[in-house]
Amino acid sequence: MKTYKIALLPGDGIGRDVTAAAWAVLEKAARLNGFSLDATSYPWSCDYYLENGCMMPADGIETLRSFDAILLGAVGWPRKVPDSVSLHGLLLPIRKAFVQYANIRPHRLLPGVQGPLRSDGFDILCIRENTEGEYSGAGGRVHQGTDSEVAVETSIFTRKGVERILRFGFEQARARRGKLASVTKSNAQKYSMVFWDEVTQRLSAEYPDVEVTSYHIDAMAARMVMAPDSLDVVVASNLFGDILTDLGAAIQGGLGFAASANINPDRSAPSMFEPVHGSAPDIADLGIANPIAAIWSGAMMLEHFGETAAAAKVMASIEATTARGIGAIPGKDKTDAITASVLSALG
Ligand SMILES: NC(=O)c1ccc[n+]([C@@H]2O[C@H](COP(=O)([O-])OP(=O)(O)OC[C@H]3O[C@@H](n4cnc5c(N)ncnc54)[C@H](O)[C@@H]3O)[C@@H](O)[C@H]2O)c1
Ligand SMILES: O=C(O)[C@H](O)[C@@H](O)C(=O)O
Ligand SMILES: [K+]
Ligand SMILES: [Mn+2]
Repeated sequence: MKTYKIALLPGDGIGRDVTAAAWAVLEKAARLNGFSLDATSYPWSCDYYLENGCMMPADGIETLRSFDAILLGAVGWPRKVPDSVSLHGLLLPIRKAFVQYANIRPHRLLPGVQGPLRSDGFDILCIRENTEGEYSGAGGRVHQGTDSEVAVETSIFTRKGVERILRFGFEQARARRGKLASVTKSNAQKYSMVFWDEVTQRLSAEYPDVEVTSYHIDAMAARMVMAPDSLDVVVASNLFGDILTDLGAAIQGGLGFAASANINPDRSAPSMFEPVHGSAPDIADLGIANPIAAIWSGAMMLEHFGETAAAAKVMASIEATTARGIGAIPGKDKTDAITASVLSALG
């Protein structure tokens, strides 16, 4: 029987609940579809940091490299560990080391879910650059704590990095409804974003079947609210994509519905699957986190493995659940009740 080796990183807060929920669903889907999933769980988190002084061991990346995929919950516990430490100590090194340059985040309304907008006919695929840009970590501070303090943080856009994410966006658009929206702020940022726009223009010649439009990030934010049905694939830099995908989550009914896949398209290292949301300290331990985003992310993992029947069955079970009103209204149902419904819909 085909077995996939998965590294589980539940992380902090509700990351633990939603990863457990996703794992229960994925294991059952695998069993019903004739393959198996073999999990190894790692406790890397803010608790781990408080005990060990690091978010993961020095050989953490090498440990993860041997897996077929990583399933992550969420990382961060700002009351005890600065968010900049937890993010740069675990999540960002994984995305960068494993060249997971395409962060895929789908935004559409599940059946029975009432979003905040009048329009419910949208189906947007956000593609977020995931290894460089505003998240490059290049910068520093001098004269700290004095009146002369200076803080510099430099975005880094490489030709290789910009080309490959745009090509990925064009390919996704080609496989969907043929429309690509490229998001920049090239009126204000006259080097990196003008460069991004130029690469977009140049590549568009290779994809004559794709209709590409460049938008400024501020206009795109408004468009996602006012005319989300006008969008198909949206491609953006690391920070812009981060912000737009919480907006995407909002229009699809909340962060509990927004799934994501950190993909290494060349498959030279494992890809990582996680919900868009964080550890949600405000609701941690209440048992009310919506596990649907994490379960959907797990379906994206099965899809990545080529287990399309199992992936489709997991999505159908999520949809059957929300269509019955379970998990459809944020905060109404417990995590366990939503998970139980998805499990029973699997058959
Ligand atoms: N990829 C990640 O692991 C990731 C993503 C975002 C934030 N974070 C970290 O998580 C911590 C909290 O960040 P934040 O509060 O800005 O964002 P958050 O996504 O954790 O929470 C934002 C809001 O959405 C709600 N929410 C989130 N997920 C939900 C779910 N599944 N069901 C129901 N409600 C849900 C929360 O209760 C909160 O009100 C920080 O440490 C941050 O750095 C990590
Ligand atoms: O990438 C980030 O900024 C955080 O991990 C989180 O906000 C996310 O969207 O993944
Ligand atoms: K997450
Ligand atoms: Mn985010």
